[in-house]
Amino acid sequence: MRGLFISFEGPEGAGKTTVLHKIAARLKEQGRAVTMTREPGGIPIAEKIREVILDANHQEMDGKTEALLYAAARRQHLVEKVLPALEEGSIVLCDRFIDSSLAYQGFARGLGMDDVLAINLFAIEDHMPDCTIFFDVPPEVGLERIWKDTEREQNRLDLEELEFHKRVYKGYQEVITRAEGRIQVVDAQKSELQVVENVWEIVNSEVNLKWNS
Ligand SMILES: Nc1ncnc2c1ncn2[C@@H]1O[C@H](COP(=O)(O)OP(=O)(O)OP(=O)(O)O)[C@@H](O)[C@H]1O
Ligand SMILES: Cc1cn([C@H]2C[C@H](O)[C@@H](COP(=O)(O)O)O2)c(=O)[nH]c1=O
Repeated sequence: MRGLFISFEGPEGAGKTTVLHKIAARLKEQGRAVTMTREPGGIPIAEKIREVILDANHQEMDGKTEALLYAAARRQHLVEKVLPALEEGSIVLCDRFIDSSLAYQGFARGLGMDDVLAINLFAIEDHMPDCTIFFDVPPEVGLERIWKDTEREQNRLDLEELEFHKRVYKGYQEVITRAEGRIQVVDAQKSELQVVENVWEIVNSEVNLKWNS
C-alpha cells in the first residue's frame, strides 16, 4: 500500500525540525517505516541547490531565479526520494514543501501565488501532501528563537528584514484559506512538549485512518 506524505510548514523558528524528529522517533517505536527529509535538500542535488539559494553572500539573487531554484530542488527531491519512499509504503515527514514557496516567493517576495503555484505544479504534477501541519507562531517569536540559537548559521532568508517575515506569515494565512482543509494548524507558541503532543494527535489519526480503517 502507498505510504503517507505529511509536510511540516511554518515561519522561521517555529519548531518544525525539532518536532519532526520526535514524531519520527514515535512512529519508529510503533514499527512504522519512516522517511525524514527536508526542503530544499534531502538528496545531494537538492542540497547543492540549497547551498546556492541560502548562501548569505548571494544578495543579488533575483526573486524569480529563487522561485525556480526551489521548484527545481523540489522536483528532483520528489522523484528521487519522496515518491520511491511512498511506493515502498513509508510515512514521509517532509520539513517544508510547496506551501513554503507560495508563502515566501508567491506572497512575501510579491511574485504572485498563482504564478508560483503554476511553476510548482509543473514540478510536482499532482503529488500534493496528504496532510500538512502548520506551526503557528508570530514571526517575532520564531526569529527570537533562532537568534538565541548560537549554533545556527544565519542564512540569506533568515537575514531578511522583519517586514519580509511578517509578509511570510500573512502569506501562510492565505495559503491555509486556499488549502480547503489539507492544512491543520497547531499553536507552536506552546511548550515543545505540548506541541509534540498536538502534532502527534494529528499524525496518529492520519496513520490510523490510512492503515486501521
Ligand atoms: N515549542 C518551543 N518553544 C520554545 N522553543 C522551541 C520550541 N520548539 C523549538 N524551539 C527552539 O527553537 C529553535 C528553532 O527550532 P527548529 O529549528 O525546530 O525550528 P524550525 O521551524 O525548523 O526553523 P527553521 O525553519 O527556521 O529552520 C531551536 O532552538 C529549538 O530548540
Ligand atoms: C522550501 C522553501 C523554503 N524556503 C525558505 C524558508 C527558509 O527560510 C529556508 C529553508 O531553511 P530551513 O532552515 O530549512 O527552514 O528557505 C522558501 O523560501 N521557499 C521554499 O519553497
